Amino acid sequence: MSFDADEVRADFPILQRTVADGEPLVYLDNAATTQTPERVSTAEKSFYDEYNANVHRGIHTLSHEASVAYEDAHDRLAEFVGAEGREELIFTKNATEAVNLVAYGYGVQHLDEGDAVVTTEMEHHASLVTWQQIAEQTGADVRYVEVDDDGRLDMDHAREVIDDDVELLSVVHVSNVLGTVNPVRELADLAHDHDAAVLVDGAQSVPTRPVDVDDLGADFLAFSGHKMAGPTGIGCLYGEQELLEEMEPFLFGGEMIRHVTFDESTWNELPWKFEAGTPPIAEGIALAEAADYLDELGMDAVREHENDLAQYLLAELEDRDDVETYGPPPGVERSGLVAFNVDGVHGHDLSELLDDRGIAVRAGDHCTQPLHDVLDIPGSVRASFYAYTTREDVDALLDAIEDAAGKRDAMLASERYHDRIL
Ligand SMILES: Cc1ncc(COP(=O)(O)O)c(CN[C@@H]2CONC2=O)c1O
Repeated sequence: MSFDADEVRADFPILQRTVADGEPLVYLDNAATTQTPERVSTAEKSFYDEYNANVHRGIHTLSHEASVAYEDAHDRLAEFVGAEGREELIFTKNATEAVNLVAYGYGVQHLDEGDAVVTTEMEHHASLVTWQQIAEQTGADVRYVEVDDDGRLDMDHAREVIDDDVELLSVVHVSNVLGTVNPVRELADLAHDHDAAVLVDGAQSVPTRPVDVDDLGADFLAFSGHKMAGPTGIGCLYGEQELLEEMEPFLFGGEMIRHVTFDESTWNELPWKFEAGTPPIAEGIALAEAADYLDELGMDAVREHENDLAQYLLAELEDRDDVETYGPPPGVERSGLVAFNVDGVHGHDLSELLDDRGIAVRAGDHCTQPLHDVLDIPGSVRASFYAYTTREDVDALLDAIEDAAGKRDAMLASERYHDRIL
């Protein structure tokens, strides 16, 4: 199965936009947020136009229709990641909240002085900062699997730090800076050999490749709707049902209760136990539509398209002696992103120059400051792709980089840039 990116573009009205005084938009910031196809925004609008109502409590037609659609959306996203069903699929605000739900619903109960969480040097702050805080609260240690010079995890070091003290492994499946696809199953087997639970950060993998929680060996999987052609304001936590049954909620209120007295309360069944208050109804329905859309493209085809574009850009940038790229070397599969720096051009200045030409990339630390310390750089520029990105988009980026490099001397001379050079 494959698709033509030019045909896919027709599904995304925003890609017809011009920016920066009439420049055609070249959107290369997909690792931050992907665009949404018209059928996803239509699904959300249809909810509001046709059956907007609160779920689970109203005894009337609109509430019934909204409840059925919202509950079915849980089944659809469960199916998308190979979970058993809605009991294992909780809607959250985003991947960050999903990680925090595991931290406060599972981590706090299982971590104590002398225990350890193992994570990695390439984690996003959503995981890294969270486990740092949980460790402070519980007295547990956090151990970081090292990243080697090729932007890949040092598996010898992983085997060293994953031992019987470890209660939980929290690992990013795909790095949002390096593009590295981590050997999650191998790491999960190591963790399970020591009776540790496994949380996989799937924010960059669920949108870009086939993900099956059983194949990964994941006990928990966190991902976000806005990174998989879905709306903002919704994410998902997959959890193995037995673990979710044992866990305590960390948000309390309506929807998540069964019975409440002045003295005590009991909890609703899964997944509603973890969905306190009025949930993201429209977003959940729209996210199910996004899952349908991506499955029609084919996640293997998305994965192949992403890697092809990344390898093309990587090869072109590797030919330049004034550009440093990060992550696995050419030929090693990566997700559809390349982080890089152009000698003598500060990342923010390069982003501005690219934006002047209609090209949207991201510059900075990408919420991975410790990883940038490991790389010994203050920041990087990241170009990231999706199913609608074309070779022509990458060529536009390459031309703009050539242009920026040509302006380097002028920029170095000008006051505006002088104090911002990398
Ligand atoms: C690997 C990874 N984990 C977790 C998150 C958090 O996702 P939410 O923000 O949806 O909770 C992100 C977001 N990626 C950031 C967001 O912007 N640019 C990035 O690379 C991510 O890339």
